[in-house]
Order: sequence, then structure tokens, then C-alpha cells
Amino acid sequence: MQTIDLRDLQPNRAELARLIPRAKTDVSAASVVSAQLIADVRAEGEAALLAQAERLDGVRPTHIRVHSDEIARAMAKLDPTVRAALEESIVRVREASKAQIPAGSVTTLAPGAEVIQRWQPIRRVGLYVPGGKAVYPSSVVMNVVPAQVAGVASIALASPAQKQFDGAVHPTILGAAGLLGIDEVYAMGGAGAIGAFAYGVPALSLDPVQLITGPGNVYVAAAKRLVLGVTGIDSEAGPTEILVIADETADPLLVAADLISQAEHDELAAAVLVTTSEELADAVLAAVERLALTTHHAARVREALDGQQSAVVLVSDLAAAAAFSNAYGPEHLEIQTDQPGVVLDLIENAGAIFLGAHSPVSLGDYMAGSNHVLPTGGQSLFSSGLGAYTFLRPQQVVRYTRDALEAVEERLVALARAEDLPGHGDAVSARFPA
Ligand SMILES: NC(=O)c1ccc[n+]([C@@H]2O[C@H](COP(=O)([O-])OP(=O)(O)OC[C@H]3O[C@@H](n4cnc5c(N)ncnc54)[C@H](O)[C@@H]3O)[C@@H](O)[C@H]2O)c1
Ligand SMILES: N[C@H](CO)Cc1c[nH]c[nH+]1
Ligand SMILES: [Zn+2]
Repeated sequence: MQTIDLRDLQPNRAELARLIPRAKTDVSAASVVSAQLIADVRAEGEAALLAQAERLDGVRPTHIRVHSDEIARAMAKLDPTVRAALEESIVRVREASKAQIPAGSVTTLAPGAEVIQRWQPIRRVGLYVPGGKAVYPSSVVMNVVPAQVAGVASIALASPAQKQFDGAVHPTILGAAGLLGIDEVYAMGGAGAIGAFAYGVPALSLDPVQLITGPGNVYVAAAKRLVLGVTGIDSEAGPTEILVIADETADPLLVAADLISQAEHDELAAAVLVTTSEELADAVLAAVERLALTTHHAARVREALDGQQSAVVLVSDLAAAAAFSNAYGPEHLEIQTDQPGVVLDLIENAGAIFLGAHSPVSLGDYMAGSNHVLPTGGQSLFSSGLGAYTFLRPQQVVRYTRDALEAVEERLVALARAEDLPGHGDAVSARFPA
């Protein structure tokens, strides 16, 4: 892992991007590939999805739409400990998601003049569960639960065909879908799956969705950008990032383990430690080297940690650490300092924040109750993680009585004339004939 000393420097966002470039997730380059895959699915439907699975997932599924008895069978065969863990996760994510439902409001502007704000669920959504380098039954929970809590009526789920299961969706993903009562699942991945959600595939009785959510690789991210406008999308949740702010009180072994836990996802994952303590930096680097040797996905972890996107950064104080993190806008931010709450007050941008030694990112990945589908690549500067609110739209309802309308008639007519749109004023005045 590279070490960068910023004790005499406070880089702005542009300088930071040069120092620690985001992973090579060139969404614009991938969009050429993704656009063709989407176009093929629009033109050829199921045949294109089958051909894409064969070429990109290395297996031709026997069928794209999963039969409901496959889901029931997968649920029945779930390992009991995995089932119990999924159930615990579902309960916690559901509780936390319920707290995200906005209350709505009625504003009375004058007697009889009301603007009501209500939150309407999106009717039909397509949820993407990645399945290339790893399988993510936890992402089934993180996508489905907030959609259900928001009151979405129709939920479709897609995950790539798995070679080791003869082109079927991974059974643990099917089992998780079954636990949540989801019965519309497709064995399709990447850009083709996003195209199928956006435009529909009549031969599969797959109706177009109005919103697509879920994490994925660069082709998935590019495809989501390409269909935006035809459907809504959530923020981009690409290769995982962890940024740890730590001082001399942090335990170097725990910091190292947390960095490795996210490097494990992807060669493009970013693991960044920002610290005020040179001693801690050295101890973390030594621990990372030791742990990386024996970790399960050693080659992938090594590549992620040695990539330009990962670093140990030395800063002069915790305010500088917070400024660095705000400029970077990490997906996950851990604060392991003597008084994490003090640092939290300085934080503006992060997908999710984990406070203290006992709130590691992997808790949030599975079991905290928070959602793990979070913005990456600096998108936390303007967007949020997935939540029940993602599946809701605010709608304004206007209700005026006759008297309330008459009270503003003159002013409204004045504005309509000022805009040279007198018909607007006439529509109001027609209600009050002289
Ligand atoms: N930020 C989050 O919330 C979050 C959560 C979970 C996972 N993730 C990230 O999601 C990503 C998952 O990626 P993945 O690859 O494992 O699974 P994926 O399902 O996103 O991608 C696999 C699909 O990509 C397509 N594909 C593969 N190679 C291609 C090529 N050369 N050209 C065109 N299409 C191609 C195939 O259709 C394949 O089915 C990882 O980077 C992981 O870190 C992020
Ligand atoms: N850390 C990932 C989000 O960036 C989510 C995840 C799923 N499984 C394990 N981790
Ligand atoms: Zn993770």
C-alpha cells in the first residue's frame, strides 16, 4: 500500500483525484459495450439474453425466467444458519427502513388554501443483485426490503446465470428471494438485464419497470446511466470503498482487518486509511501485510491494496482528516478515534458512517439494519444510499376553495399578463363572472 504524507498540504478535490484516483471504473468507455447489449435485448429479447449469458457468464441458461417452484425449493434447502442470518438481517433492515418513510404534510397558506405533500410508491421496480465475482444474497435483502416497506406493488429481481449451477441463479439468492416472498426472478446479468428491465421482454412476460436499483460492475453502472429517462435509477453503487479515519487510540489489527474486508470484493476496491499517527500507520501497514498473506481472496486483496486507489494518508490533525474525507466522499467511512462523535460533526459526505471500534463496515454489509447499497466513486457528494425513500416520490396535491381562489385572482392575472400568457389568467377569472 502506498503512503502519502499530507501533513503540510491540504489538497483540493482535483488534486486529491490525481493523488488517489478512483478505481479504473471508466463508465463512459463501458457504455459503448453496454449500449450494444441493451440494443440487442430490445431487438431480440430472450434470445439476446441467452446469448449474452453464454458469452459473458460462460453458461447458457435453460430458461431466463425462474420458475416459482425453483424459488420454493431453494428456500427449503437454505442452510439453517444462513437462513437464520438472512432472517435477522431482514428484520433489522425492515425496522430501519420503516423509519425512513416521510410523514407527509398539509400546509394551509390562507383560509381554504391547502397544499398537501404526500409520498407515493413507485408501482413496479427492477432490482439488480450482482453475481459475477461473488454472489450477494445480502443484496437481495438490501434491495427488496426498502422497496416492500415503501409499498412497491410489483418487484422483479435479476441476477446473473451461474456456471456452477448450469445457468441457474445462485440458490442462496433464490432462497433469500423466497424468504421475502419475491416470485419474479430472472437469470440475467450485466447491461442486458438492465435493458430488459427498462424496455421489457414480452416473450418472458417481463413488463418494463419504472425504477432500477442495485449495485453492479462498470457495465451495470453504464447501462443504468443509458436507460435513465426511460426509467429512474438509484445512485451508482460500484466497486466498494472504505475510508478509515483513525488516531493513535485505534487498534491497528482491527483497522487492517476492516480495510481487507472491503478489498476482498474486487481488484478495483479502494481501501484508504487517513490518520494523524505515524505509529498507527506503520502498525496498520504491517498488519495488512501479515493478514493479506493468509486471507481467502489473497490475489484480489493484494491487487486492490496495491492499486493507486488505495493508500495510507498522514494528516496533521483530525480536522484535516475530516476535510480529506469530505473531499473524497467515500462509500463507507469508519471513524476510529478517541471521540468519534467530534469527528462525525465535521463530516459532510459519505454513503454510510460507522462510529467506533465496534461498528465495522461488515456489520453494515449484513446485519446493522442500515442499507449496504451505497454511492461510490464520489457520488456521496450528491446522492444517498438505498432506502425506502428511494422507492417513493413526493407529490403535491392542491386544494383551494372558491373564496381562497378568488382572494388571489387579481395577483394571478397580473403574473399571467406579465408572462404574456393571458389564457392562464382567463382560466381563473372564468370562475368568477362579473
Ligand atoms: N456499492 C455497493 O453497494 C455494492 C454492493 C455489493 C457489490 N458491489 C460491487 O458490485 C460489483 C459487482 O460486480 P460483479 O462483476 O461481481 O457482478 P455483476 O453482476 O455486477 O456483473 C456481472 C455481469 O457483468 C457482465 N459482464 C462481465 N464481463 C463483461 C464484459 N467484458 N463486457 C460486458 N459485460 C460484462 C455480465 O453480463 C455479467 O453477468 C463489485 O464491484 C462489488 O464491489 C457494490
Ligand atoms: N460492502 C458491500 C457494499 O459496498 C456490500 C456487501 C455485500 N456483501 C458483503 N458486502
Ligand atoms: Zn462488503
